[in-house]
Amino acid sequence: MHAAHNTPGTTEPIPVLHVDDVHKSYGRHHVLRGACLSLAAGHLGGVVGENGSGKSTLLQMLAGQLAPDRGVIRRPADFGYCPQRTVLHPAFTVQQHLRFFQVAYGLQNLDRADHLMDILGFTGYRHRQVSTLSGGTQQKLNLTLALMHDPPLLLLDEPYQGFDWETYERFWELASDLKERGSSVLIVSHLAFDLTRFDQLWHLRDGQLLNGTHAEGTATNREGR
Ligand SMILES: Nc1ncnc2c1ncn2[C@@H]1O[C@H](COP(=O)(O)OP(=O)(O)OP(=O)(O)O)[C@@H](O)[C@H]1O
Repeated sequence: MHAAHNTPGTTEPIPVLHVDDVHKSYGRHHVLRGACLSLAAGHLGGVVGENGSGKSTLLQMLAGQLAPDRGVIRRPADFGYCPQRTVLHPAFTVQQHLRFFQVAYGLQNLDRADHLMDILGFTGYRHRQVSTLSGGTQQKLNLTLALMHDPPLLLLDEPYQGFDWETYERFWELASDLKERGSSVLIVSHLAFDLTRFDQLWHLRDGQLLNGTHAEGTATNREGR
């Protein structure tokens, strides 16, 4: 369980994730132009935007994989990051991946990972090599590896891509469970439906994060792909 902290003398919770005036360019391509957001403890936040709007760039910066050109990013040292592309080794089994990450995270056991596998419905694949798994099952493992150390902040890039409907529903049950445990979750997606599930929502448009609840324009493609 993770506790929400308050600013001394106020009841305002300190945001778990704080982004202020972040800019990022690739050469002359100015992708982020002063992006700002604050995600509260125990909140489920969503960033939606069309293909190529800069969602993955933003998340890579939040995860510390990419440096912003300018601006401030504050987050806890301990967080989980589920990138859009899986970072799995095709020759190793599911169980071997869990063991590697258990050591890396310094976990006593795999109880939480087992629970997550159960919720996502892939315990039967424990001894299968990653190269033999479907894309959806690889994504379930990717997600489990990001969540198994129970961090206070989760950064998830298109976490439900490749999921069937039942798994998609289970994913949202899992997200509610994480909230109840006090974790904050930030999900980026180009899919602009189910927006009412989020406590906080931003639209990434023209390099800026706009507060909002409307999904107009998110299904189109900036790059003509
Ligand atoms: N390493 C890079 N070098 C140059 N340009 C890049 C690089 N990474 C991303 N871009 C460009 O930056 C823009 C934002 O890309 P990004 O992947 O962050 O968008 P996205 O919103 O996550 O897209 P999608 O929904 O398709 O995953 C795109 O125009 C992309 O082509």
